[in-house]
Amino acid sequence: MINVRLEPHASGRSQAVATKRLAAGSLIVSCDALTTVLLPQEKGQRCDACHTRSPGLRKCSGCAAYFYCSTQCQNLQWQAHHKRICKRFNKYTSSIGFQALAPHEKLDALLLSHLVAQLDGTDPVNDPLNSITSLLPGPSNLPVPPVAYASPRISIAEVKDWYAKFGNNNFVIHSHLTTFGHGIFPLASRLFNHSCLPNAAAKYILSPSNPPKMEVVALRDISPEEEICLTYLDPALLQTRQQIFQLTYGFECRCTSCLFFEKVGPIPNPPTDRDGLSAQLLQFMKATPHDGMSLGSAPFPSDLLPIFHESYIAEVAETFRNASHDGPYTVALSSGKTLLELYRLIYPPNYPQIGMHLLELAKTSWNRIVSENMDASAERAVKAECRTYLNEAKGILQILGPEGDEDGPLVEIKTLESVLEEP
Ligand SMILES: C[S@@+](CC[C@H](N)C(=O)[O-])C[C@H]1O[C@@H](n2cnc3c(N)ncnc32)[C@H](O)[C@@H]1O
Repeated sequence: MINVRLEPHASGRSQAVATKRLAAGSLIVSCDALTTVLLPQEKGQRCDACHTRSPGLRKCSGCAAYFYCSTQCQNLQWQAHHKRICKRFNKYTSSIGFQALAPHEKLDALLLSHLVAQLDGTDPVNDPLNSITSLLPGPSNLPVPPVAYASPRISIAEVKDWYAKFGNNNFVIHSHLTTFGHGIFPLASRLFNHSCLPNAAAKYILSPSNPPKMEVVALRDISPEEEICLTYLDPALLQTRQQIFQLTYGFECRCTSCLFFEKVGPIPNPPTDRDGLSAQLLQFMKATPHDGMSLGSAPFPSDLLPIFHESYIAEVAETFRNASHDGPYTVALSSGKTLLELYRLIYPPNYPQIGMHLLELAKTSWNRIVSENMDASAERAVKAECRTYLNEAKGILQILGPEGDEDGPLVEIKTLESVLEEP
């Protein structure tokens, strides 16, 4: 690890600090998966070993429940854990104990089954910075779910200890920010604390015949000795996030965003005049542009505080989602602009969610051009707006770079750029 060093942390054991200046977009560290699991809806769509999407996956002939894109992937997973699970798998998943679990518990139970089968006969602490045993346990003491595999070499206490790490350390694995699986990446867990204003983000690298990898990338320039943080959940969960940190991770977030919300107190309910509130937000951001980092550095108008109500953010996002594909485009673009300013206020600069939303705004502008009858000057204006969104989206999304599946936002940006150039 040439880019980070562990230092003691006041309340969270340790923290990763940069050993040198890291420019925005640079790779901080690359982390191997200890084990992963696909979401149920991705089964049969993605290879169970490398997680690439492939149309011609072959079923495991033993259990018919695992799918592979190549013999190499099948061998990889067979050696890792499947040889110990295959024969018992269907009996296990149809057992009352497994069936009684909630969907997220089933996923944990499968991940734990992979882990137990994988670690049987190995030294779970072979690398002190990259092992399940080195991770901090979460605050909750949940009963261990049934697992597909047991071994006389692994004690119940060990399995309990590994499971206690799950809530605190598991990552969602995504492609272009859409989750398709869960995984344990011990090195990333060991290194990175949470901030609601993270200076780094995790992305996933998929390649046929290789287990997925996590890459942690700098979202902005990071100074030497600065702590490097990821975000453990969507920071837009403004009213609930502190509770989730306490219950799931056992800490209180003291980032500048959380301190700002602690200072302002309970967020007032949004008024019935949502359009008026939105207009006020756009006016405020035009006059005094803010981002998540600058929130709290100057007084914030109290009559604007309802914009931070989760119900208002959800409502604006839904209005945009419902209208962005098929219209009405004026509704889509006005709710989309409000959502953009909300994201700018909540997230740190270059946060991928902002880039993805800017791309959605550019696509919505394009949909408007092709489906509405407008005169040449109106079309020029909408095209200019579309280009502005697209350029900003590109600037942000290039920092994270490509992740997951081969298609994706950077490819979509290229396509939209070329159609915009057509006369
Ligand atoms: C995935 S681990 C992060 C690495 C951890 N600091 C370590 O030493 O292994 C998650 C745990 O780190 C601590 N932590 C993470 N972010 C924190 C924060 N912002 N403030 C205090 N503790 C934090 C909490 O104990 C949390 O349960």
